[in-house]
Amino acid sequence: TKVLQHGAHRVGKRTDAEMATWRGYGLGQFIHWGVYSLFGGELNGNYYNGAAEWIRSWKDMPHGVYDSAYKQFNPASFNATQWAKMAKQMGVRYVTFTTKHHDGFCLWPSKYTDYTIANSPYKKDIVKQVVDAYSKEGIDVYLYFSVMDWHNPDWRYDLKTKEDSAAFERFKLFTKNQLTELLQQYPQTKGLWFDGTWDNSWKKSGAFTDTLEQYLKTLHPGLIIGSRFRADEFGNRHVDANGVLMGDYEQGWERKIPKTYADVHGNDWDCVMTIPENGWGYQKKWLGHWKSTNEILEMTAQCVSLGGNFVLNFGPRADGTFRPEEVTIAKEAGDWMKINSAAIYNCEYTGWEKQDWGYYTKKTGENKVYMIVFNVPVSGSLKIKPAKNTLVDKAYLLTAPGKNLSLEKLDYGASFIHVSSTGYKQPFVIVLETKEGSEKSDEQKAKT
Ligand SMILES: C[C@@H]1N[C@@H](C(=O)NCc2ccccc2)[C@H](O)[C@@H]1O
Repeated sequence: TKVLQHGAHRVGKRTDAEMATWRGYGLGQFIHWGVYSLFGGELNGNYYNGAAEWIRSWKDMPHGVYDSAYKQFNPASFNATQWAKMAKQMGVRYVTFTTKHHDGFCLWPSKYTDYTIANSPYKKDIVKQVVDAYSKEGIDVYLYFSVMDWHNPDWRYDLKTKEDSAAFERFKLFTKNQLTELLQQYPQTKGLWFDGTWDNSWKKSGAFTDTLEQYLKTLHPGLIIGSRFRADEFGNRHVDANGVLMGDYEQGWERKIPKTYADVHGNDWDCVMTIPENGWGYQKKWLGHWKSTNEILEMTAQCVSLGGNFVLNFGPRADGTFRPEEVTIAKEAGDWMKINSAAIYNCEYTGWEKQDWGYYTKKTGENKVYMIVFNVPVSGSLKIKPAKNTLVDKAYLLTAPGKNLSLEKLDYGASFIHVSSTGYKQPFVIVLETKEGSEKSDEQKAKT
């Protein structure tokens, strides 16, 4: 291993209480809202075929047209309490909200630029309304912040000349100032979700990112910051030159989910996901497939079963209303969570061998394993193979704890749980009560 000045300062997961709370969330909500929401991916009847919040970068979008659009941003009927209640009903435990996306428009009245909500017709502080309303509903708030800022003339993609470096020095101070005011204005914030940190200018600023992260954590003890923020002194991101994760959790799972536990390398992690195939800001036309509630529940179960959090994105319209599809998903997912959240909240990876019917989760320190069943085979026989030294005492539906399901012992410590093979409209949870011990072989039994 190399001696690094600005690599990871911790190996392995954080062990403090704030991070334990984060680890137990299971399900979160992402919200992308800003000037891009006015366009919804469309201009003059033509549709941008990229992610709608990137529309400023579309060759058919004159920068002047985009950069003056904030003068139309006036969500008069925006109601943060309604947003927070929808999220509460959905069963999310935390929200990640865009304070400033790549376009540089600030949804809080920043002192360090005029390109903010204060200078829009709406005037009021949106970040404050969101932080207060969600906190009031008991949902923890994390602030999304894009380092890359297309509006700030000092932003640079790379540092090639002396004047690039002079400009970027100003830009780094601007970034530090904005992050300071966000943490001071909205102290309820539990963490920062950084984005737009992939360019060379930031990769060449490893020492600065290290110093800034330590400064932010001094300003706000316990603050949670993912792996997208830092670079080490060699320009490595997410993991340093020694392959150790920088930041408190892995933030690379954007619109993708790890296949196996090996893929997460023993780190904490979140997966952030869109309902359409791609696109985070409001899109008038959802191109391609958009996910059903059952698909979203399966992604949630998959993430929790591998020790991560699943964060589903909503892209409200410029007026602050949500698409009917998003409202429906929040309602249906919430109805399922109301019944089954025991298998999601404060759950972790079990180490049991994955089976085709679905996903295992378990609560830390509890002698219970949850089976979240998505695919019942035509035989109706669900195979389980407990981890070594673990025996299953009994099995029952989470919704019918008094009625034990039949467990048929197979060889090699496996068993079948026989359920009906038809009639399922949504995933369901089976509880396995476990105890220490190992399967006695038949000859061992014969001896006793
Ligand atoms: C959370 C999303 N991240 C922004 C984005 O530009 N993603 C492109 C990207 C995808 C994967 C790695 C780095 C960058 C999108 O606009 C969303 O804000």
